Amino acid sequence: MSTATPHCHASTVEQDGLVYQTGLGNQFESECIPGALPRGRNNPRMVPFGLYTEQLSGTAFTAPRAENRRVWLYRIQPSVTIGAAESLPQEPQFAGGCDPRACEAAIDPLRWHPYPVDGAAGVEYDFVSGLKLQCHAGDPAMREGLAIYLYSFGTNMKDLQTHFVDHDGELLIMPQQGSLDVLTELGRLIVHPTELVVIPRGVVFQVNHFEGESKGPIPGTSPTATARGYMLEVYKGGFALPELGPIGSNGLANARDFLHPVAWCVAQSDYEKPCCIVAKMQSQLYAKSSTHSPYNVVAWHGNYSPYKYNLERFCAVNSVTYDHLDPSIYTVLSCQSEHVGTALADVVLFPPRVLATDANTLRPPWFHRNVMSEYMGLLYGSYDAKVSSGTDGAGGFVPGGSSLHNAMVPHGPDAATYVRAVADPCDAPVLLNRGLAFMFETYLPLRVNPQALRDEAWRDVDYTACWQDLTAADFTGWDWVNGTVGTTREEDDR
Ligand SMILES: O=C(O)Cc1cc(O)ccc1O
Ligand SMILES: [Fe+2]
Repeated sequence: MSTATPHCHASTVEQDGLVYQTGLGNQFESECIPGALPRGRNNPRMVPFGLYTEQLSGTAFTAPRAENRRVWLYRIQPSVTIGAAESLPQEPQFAGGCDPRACEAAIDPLRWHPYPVDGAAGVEYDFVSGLKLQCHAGDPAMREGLAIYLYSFGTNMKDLQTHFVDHDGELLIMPQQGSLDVLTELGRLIVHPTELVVIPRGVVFQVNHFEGESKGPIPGTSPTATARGYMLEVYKGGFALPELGPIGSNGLANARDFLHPVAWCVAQSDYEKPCCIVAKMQSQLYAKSSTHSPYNVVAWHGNYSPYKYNLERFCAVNSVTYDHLDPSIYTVLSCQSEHVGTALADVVLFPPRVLATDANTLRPPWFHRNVMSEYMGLLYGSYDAKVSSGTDGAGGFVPGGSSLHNAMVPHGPDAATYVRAVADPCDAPVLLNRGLAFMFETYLPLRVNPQALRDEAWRDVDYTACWQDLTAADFTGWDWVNGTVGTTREEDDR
C-alpha cells in the first residue's frame, strides 16, 4: 500500500498575478476576507462582518436546474444604495450617432477595414464611449436579438471614475489589440488578444488597459496605445458550450479551460470616492452617480459570473477523409434560440489546424448562401478564404477588420483563393496557421449602422470585386442538343 500523501489540485490557476477558478457552469465560491462567506445557508440574519446579502439572477427563479444561473453576493453596501438614474443623450455611445432602430437592411456582401480612429481623437475615448455599433437585430425590450460592436479606446475608465452595466444583454468581448484589465463586481480578469471574456447581463464592470505586459500575437502594444476589438451582445439568454453529439464527451472548448475571477474588493481607503455608473436599458443610456465604489463584494458563491477563455486552447475536430465540413465544427460558445439547434448567436473560431482531406477535396470554404447571417472578424494574420488579406499589403480582410454576409447573401472564397486551391495537388496534409479568424453566426438577418454603410474610410467599398475574376465554366464545343441525352454516370467518380 502506498504511504504517499494524496495530492489534491485545487481547481484554481494563476495568471498575470491573478487567481482564477476553473470550469464552466459549475458552482463557484470565493471570499477575499477569510470567514466572509456564510456557510450552510444563503441569507443569514447575522452576516459575517455586517455585510449585506444580495442575490443577482441571470435566469428566472424557476428556470430548469441545468439552465438556472444566479449568484449570491456579500457586499459592504447593497447595490440599491447607488443613486437614481438620469438619462444620457443617445449619442455618441452605442450608436456612433445611430439609434439601433435606424439600422438598415444589408443585402450585399460587406467588408470593413479596422475602424479608423485617428491617434489623438482615439485616445479620448474610453471603452464605453469608444463603442461603435456595427450591426443589430431584434429588440432588447422583447429579449430577442443581438448587437455587434467594435470598440477602441485610449483612456481608462478608472481615470474617469466610470463603470458600466448592461441591462439588455450578456456581453462577449474579444480584444484584437491591447490586453484588457477588466474589473467586475465578482473580481478582476486580465484578458489578452486571442482570449475572450463574457460579462453576464447586469454585472457592473470597468475596462482599462492592462499595465503589465500585453500578450498575444500582436507584440509591442504598449499600455497607452489604442486598444481595440469586437463585442457581441445577446439580448436573450447567455452563452453556453455547444452540444457535442457523436464527437463524444471531449473536444472543442473544454469546460476546465474557462477561468472565473475570485472575489476582489476595493481597499477601504478608496471605497468612498464618487463615481458614475453608466447603465444601458432598452438601448437607452443612463448615468447613476454613486458615493462609493461598486467593487465592494467581499465574498460570493454561485454560477453567474464573468469568465474568460483562451481561444488557443480550442481542440478542433475536422474531416480526415474528404470534403470541407460546415464551420459549426468550430463552435466555441453558443446562445441558443427556442428552436433546437438554431442559434441566436454562435461564436465560431477558425483556428490554426491541419488540413488532412484527400487530393480531390477543395480545401478552402465552398461558395454558399446561408440562411444564417455571418459576421466575421480577424484577430491576426490572414484568413484562408481570402488571399487578398493580411500581410500582403493589399488591404482586403485585415486584422481588426470585419465582414458581413447577411442571411442568404452569396459569398465564398475570393477568385485568387479559388484558383490557387483548384491548382493545389493536395497530395499531403498541411498545417494551416496563417492567422486567427472568428465568426458570429445568427439566425436573424442583421441590420447595419448607416454610418458603417456610408463611411468610405471604414467600409471596403470594392469588396465584391474579389469575386469578379471567377470565369464561366467553359463548354465550348459541347453539343447542348444531344450531349446530355443518354449519358451515364461512372459509379465511383471521386
Ligand atoms: O464564409 C466564411 O468564410 C465562413 C465559412 C467558413 C467555412 O469553412 C465554411 C462556411 C463558412 O460560412
Ligand atoms: Fe460563409
